[in-house]
Amino acid sequence: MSELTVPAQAGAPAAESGLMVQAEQVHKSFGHLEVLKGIDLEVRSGEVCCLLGPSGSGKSTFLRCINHLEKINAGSIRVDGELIGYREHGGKLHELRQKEVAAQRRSIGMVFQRFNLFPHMTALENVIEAPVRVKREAKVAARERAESLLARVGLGDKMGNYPGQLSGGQQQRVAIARALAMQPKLMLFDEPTSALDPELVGEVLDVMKDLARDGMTMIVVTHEIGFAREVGDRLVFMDGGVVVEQGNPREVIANPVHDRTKAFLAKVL
Ligand SMILES: Nc1ncnc2c1ncn2[C@@H]1O[C@H](COP(=O)(O)OP(=O)(O)OP(=O)(O)O)[C@@H](O)[C@H]1O
Repeated sequence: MSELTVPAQAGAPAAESGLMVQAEQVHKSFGHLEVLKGIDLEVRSGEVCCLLGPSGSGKSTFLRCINHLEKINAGSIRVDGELIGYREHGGKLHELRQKEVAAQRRSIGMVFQRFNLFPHMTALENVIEAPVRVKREAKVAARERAESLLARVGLGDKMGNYPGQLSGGQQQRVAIARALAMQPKLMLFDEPTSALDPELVGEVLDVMKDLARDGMTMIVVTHEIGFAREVGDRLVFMDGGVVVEQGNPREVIANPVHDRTKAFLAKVL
């Protein structure tokens, strides 16, 4: 358990209210560059939240803060009720211990634009690696789950292939299976199809749709408006480090309220 003193303004424990992610006034700077300027965002369990916005608006940085890859400078983020670092503006930093960070990271799966697979391991070995190394799972059990996950993402016949012997779409599907092997309660996707040839995008989106149907909570940074419209429960439009507009994807896409959202959608639709 964390020994953090949780300030009252950090909000009620998310788990009690069915929230998987609860971000309040999140600020993040790199040197003098303030990238996140007070992000408020809530994602309920089982929801698919699509983050949309122009390049440089802070979408990836926000995802990386949720997964402890970046430390926030102010505000708070809770995942399933657990606090991920907290700092009042200019105040004392309440930091989690290394062990707590590691435990939280294990429950969050992340898929990157560039698949980040180990090139010297087969697809199967890539999926088995983390459960065995990080969770100290027995190899037999980890292998069994890896085989079933690779079958689930349509790669039952490619388990022995190395990443270099797979297409981009196949590599990304291995990366998704690898993240799922840790049995996460939250999946973060950072532009998972941006590095793919157009004809391979659909096969990765299909796997993500399947996960969504299964009730996985997902935050997806994407430029795939069709995916957001079809699969998303919530669309969050970010620009300049703030949430400009959010709501039901169908409604936001059909009737954006803010000029910045309108201008962005006019370019990508
Ligand atoms: N580690 C870092 N050090 C310094 N600046 C950074 C770092 N990471 C991101 N930035 C800057 O933060 C800003 C937001 O970047 P971020 O990648 O979060 O935006 P984004 O909305 O995801 O953009 P894109 O759609 O192009 O990926 C950019 O100006 C970027 O250059």
